[in-house]
Amino acid sequence: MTTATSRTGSGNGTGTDPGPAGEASGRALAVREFERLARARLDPAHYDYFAGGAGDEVTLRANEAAFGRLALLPRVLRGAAGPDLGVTLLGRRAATPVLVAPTAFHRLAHPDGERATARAAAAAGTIMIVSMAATVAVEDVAAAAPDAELWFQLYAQSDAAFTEAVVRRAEAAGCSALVVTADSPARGRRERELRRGFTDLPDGLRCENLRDGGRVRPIEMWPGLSWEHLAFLRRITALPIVLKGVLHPDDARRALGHGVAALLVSNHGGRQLDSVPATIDALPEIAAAVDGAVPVLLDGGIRRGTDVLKALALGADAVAVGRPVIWGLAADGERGVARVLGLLRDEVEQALTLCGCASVRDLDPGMVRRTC
Ligand SMILES: Cc1cc2nc3c(=O)[nH]c(=O)nc-3n(C[C@H](O)[C@H](O)[C@H](O)COP(=O)(O)O)c2cc1C
Ligand SMILES: O=C(O)C(=O)c1ccccc1
Repeated sequence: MTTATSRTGSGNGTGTDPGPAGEASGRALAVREFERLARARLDPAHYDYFAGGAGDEVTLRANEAAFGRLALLPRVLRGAAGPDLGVTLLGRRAATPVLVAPTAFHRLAHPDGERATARAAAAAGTIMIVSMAATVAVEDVAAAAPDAELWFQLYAQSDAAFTEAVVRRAEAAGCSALVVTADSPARGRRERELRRGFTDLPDGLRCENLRDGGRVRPIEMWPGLSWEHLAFLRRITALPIVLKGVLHPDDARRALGHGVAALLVSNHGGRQLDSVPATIDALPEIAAAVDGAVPVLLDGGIRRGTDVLKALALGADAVAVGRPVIWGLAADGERGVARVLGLLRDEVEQALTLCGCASVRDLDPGMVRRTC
């Protein structure tokens, strides 16, 4: 297995001395610059774990490339005052339409791990979806950021009693929604991980939400997961359920019949089945199928404020970012995540203003054109 992260900067991870990477992160003008800063600081095996996708990485590339094929058609002379970026999701107000997607192993990126991410999300007024594969226990994430709005991402396990115990922990920690990942009946085949021999966490790091008495269970990506288990989850918890990883409009319709509170259009950042469409290309059909019945969220390839506008215009109520948060965290801990979320917020505000929109509700599909 790989060793601890090699840090080329002098940042000490405690948040006092930014060091060279910290200074550079303060100067970074765009989310993509954080990927370079992160790469310079991370063990190459860990960088490849975070960055990589399944198979030939066709879908990984498509997620970003598809945004580049869409153009925004701004409206003029609408006299719109400074835009309101807020969104209401499942009864909760978020200050921006950019949420933190669930990603595993934040302590591989920075010693403060998910604690730092949660504090930055709280400071940005947005929602953090805590991964079931977090390296800080959900209770400790909540305690580190008491103001954070947390949702909990669940990989339902074949052991129903254990699954229920994990749900109870998320509830008790104050999470306000359960995000059930549906795109992972098996783990995607990620060749960068295989090439690097990245098979396990380094000593000292664990999936803290999988502790069960004295041991830590391995996480299962379980092919048996079915609509019946969704019904089971609805029976055992009053938390609203967000179904993550829906790409087919028939599944979106079926999910509505199962009482889901929201859908998250996702291809797992291109890490599961390669060759599935870019999420922004799958969105319009899903939005049409859902037809406003529940909020629709999207993740995958969001790197700019204009990407956020395109997704909102094509029917998403909010979006989430996965890797950008990891890059911010690896570059400069809590401050780096705050900077990434702040850059995206400012870009969304600027783009809304330039599109003549007073709020995210002013966006519609007529403001997006396919260019090729
Ligand atoms: C390193 C990494 C770990 C991830 N871990 C999880 C996870 O534990 N649970 C989950 O539902 N999705 C997980 N995802 C998928 C993300 O929630 C999200 O769908 C994806 O990262 C969005 O694409 P983006 O990275 O281009 O923003 C992970 C993604 C990455 C890159
Ligand atoms: O790496 C991932 O994409 C992921 O979802 C995951 C799931 C379980 C454990 C670790 C990572």
